[in-house]
Amino acid sequence: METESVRMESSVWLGNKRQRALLSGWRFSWTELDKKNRDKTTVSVPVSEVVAVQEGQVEILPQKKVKDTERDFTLFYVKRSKTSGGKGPLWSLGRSQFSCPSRDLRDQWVTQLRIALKTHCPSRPHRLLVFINPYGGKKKAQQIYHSTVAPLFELAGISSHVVVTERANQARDHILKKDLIGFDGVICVGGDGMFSELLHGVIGRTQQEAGISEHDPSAMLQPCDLHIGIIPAGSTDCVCFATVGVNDPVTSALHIVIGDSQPLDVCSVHHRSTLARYSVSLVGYGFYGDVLAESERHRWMGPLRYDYSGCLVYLCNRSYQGIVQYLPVDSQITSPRDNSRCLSGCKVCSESTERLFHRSESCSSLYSRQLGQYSIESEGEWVSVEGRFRCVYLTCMSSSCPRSPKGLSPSAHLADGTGDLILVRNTNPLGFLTYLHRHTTTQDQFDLPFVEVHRVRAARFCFSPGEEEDDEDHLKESHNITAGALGDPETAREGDEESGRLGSQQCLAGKQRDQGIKEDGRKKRDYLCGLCSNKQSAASVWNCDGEILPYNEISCRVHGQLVRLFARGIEDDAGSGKYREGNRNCKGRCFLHS
Ligand SMILES: CCCCCCCCCCCCC/C=C/[C@@H](O)[C@H](COP(=O)(O)O)NC(=O)CCCCCCCCCCCCCCC
Ligand SMILES: Nc1ncnc2c1ncn2[C@@H]1O[C@H](COP(=O)(O)OP(=O)(O)O)[C@@H](O)[C@H]1O
Ligand SMILES: [Ca+2]
Repeated sequence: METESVRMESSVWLGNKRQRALLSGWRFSWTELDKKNRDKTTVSVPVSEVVAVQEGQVEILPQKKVKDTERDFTLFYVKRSKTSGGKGPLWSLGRSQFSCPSRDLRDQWVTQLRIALKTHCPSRPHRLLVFINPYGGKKKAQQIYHSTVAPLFELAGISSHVVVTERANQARDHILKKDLIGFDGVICVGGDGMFSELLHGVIGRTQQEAGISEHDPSAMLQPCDLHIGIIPAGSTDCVCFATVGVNDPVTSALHIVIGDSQPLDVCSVHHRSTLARYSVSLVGYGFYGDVLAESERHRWMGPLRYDYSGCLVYLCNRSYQGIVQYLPVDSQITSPRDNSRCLSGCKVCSESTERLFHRSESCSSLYSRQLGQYSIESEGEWVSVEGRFRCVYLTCMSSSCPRSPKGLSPSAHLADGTGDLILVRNTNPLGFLTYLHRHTTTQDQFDLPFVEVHRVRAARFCFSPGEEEDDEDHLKESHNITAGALGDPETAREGDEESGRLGSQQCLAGKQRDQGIKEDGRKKRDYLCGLCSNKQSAASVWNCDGEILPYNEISCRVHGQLVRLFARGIEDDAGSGKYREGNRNCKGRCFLHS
């Protein structure tokens, strides 16, 4: 977006090298000059990626140090370094100290750069509400925030109100109930569970204010204005990884500082006519539900609990009988098997913005018409599949994470208003292992005879209730679930200490927790006996972004671009050196392309 903007040029020094510095339009660049005044190398930084400009020689890490030399100024900006394996680049804080010929010129540079920042980056956050889960992942969230994130926020002039959580669902309740005036975003330092709390808080609050009932499965939900930021400090960090490309606290903090904005599809999950939960990454039954239920018993293992439980559950070799119905999107137009990748500035997603929010003006393309939103009432379009499945799951995005760098559905889009439905039919153990293993390699995990994948707008699931586990109370007991974790929004919202995934377990310190683990021993044996028995009729549970939902029947619907994150999607290698304007600059819902 080119505006009439400041232009300034002068000669400056960077160490003992003479440079020509140029601020023009939305870029600041400096070019090293040789003795004959010929250009050598140029470094160019878009103003949108400048973090701060300060007088003097300034360092912020490991501690802030300012040497107020009167002809110097320090520029802080986003610097990228490459990663391998299709991940996004790592961002770090670049720092260059410039020396000007005079104090006057230094002051002019600082003033002009700050004006350029104000002009080009009007949507950067100024005040943030930060929730830290001290128990997530490897329990390093507080340390990560204070040592690496807070100094960056301070440098960028962002003031933050920090809440270290003392119980599960505190962050969600805070967002639902407290005064949020003046905050430009909410941030979680933790894992996918903490993100989910913020997601529920932000969506719930927005619907409350708009007078929309979240329980109505056909309600057109109000998109949320308050941005969500994630500083990864959890076990899976899937939402961060899939929207930023890496799980690195500094990279994420810089995306927040520069006010990046990435819209995200959200799936609402209803049980009968009650909202059970929202999900962005995984609504899965069978294998992933069992892994989650099992892993809750091994929380003390930290992130490794998933691998351990994955092996146990794999060995149990279970499958489940059920009916899956879905509302497909025309596979000629967009397909989970088209080998595309949703990258920063994704065209499919930006076209979807038009379709989702400006329908009346431009729903002319075939793509737009086919994806035309919210016509789920057309019963005739539903496709029904019945069978015995190892697992079934729906994901609104690729769900890539460090465990699976290409994710559950590598070609899924972050913000196209659709989700990918994966059906893995019962197969022999080796076949299922091949399928799982392909999540970690470049081989196509959908190219197996027992796997189906469909791009959908909505899905309904009905699994046979277990012989012994057909009532919810028994399920709750056998999976050791607390009321709030069941996703009953009423119970969950009111449930304080008792509610949530870690519930009382995580809040117990040392001894108490060990005691709890021993008491769990008996239940665990019972659970595994049940899990591994040949009784193929017992039920699994739903894994909804890491939260257990013990229902046999659910219905899911994708809400295109319902929330916005401080992120920009995954930058590809070519894009790493290429800069684009932070798309928050564009008011309303739109993308800018590089
Ligand atoms: C043989 C290797 C198989 C590797 C299979 C990797 C599949 C990874 C898919 C990851 C999907 C992630 C979706 C996100 C879910 C999160 O919301 C959610 C909550 O995260 P949080 O605790 O950070 O808050 N995380 C989860 O539910 C964790 C799911 C992870 C499943 C890992 C399964 C590992 C399976 C290992 C099987 C090994 C079989 C070996 C047999 C000899
Ligand atoms: N202070 C707390 N005590 C107990 N549980 C908490 C607390 N704060 C947050 N939680 C809950 O802990 C769960 C897991 O947190 P998360 O940060 O996602 O870590 P992980 O990735 O290791 O699962 C979340 O569902 C959240 O609701
Ligand atoms: Ca999507």
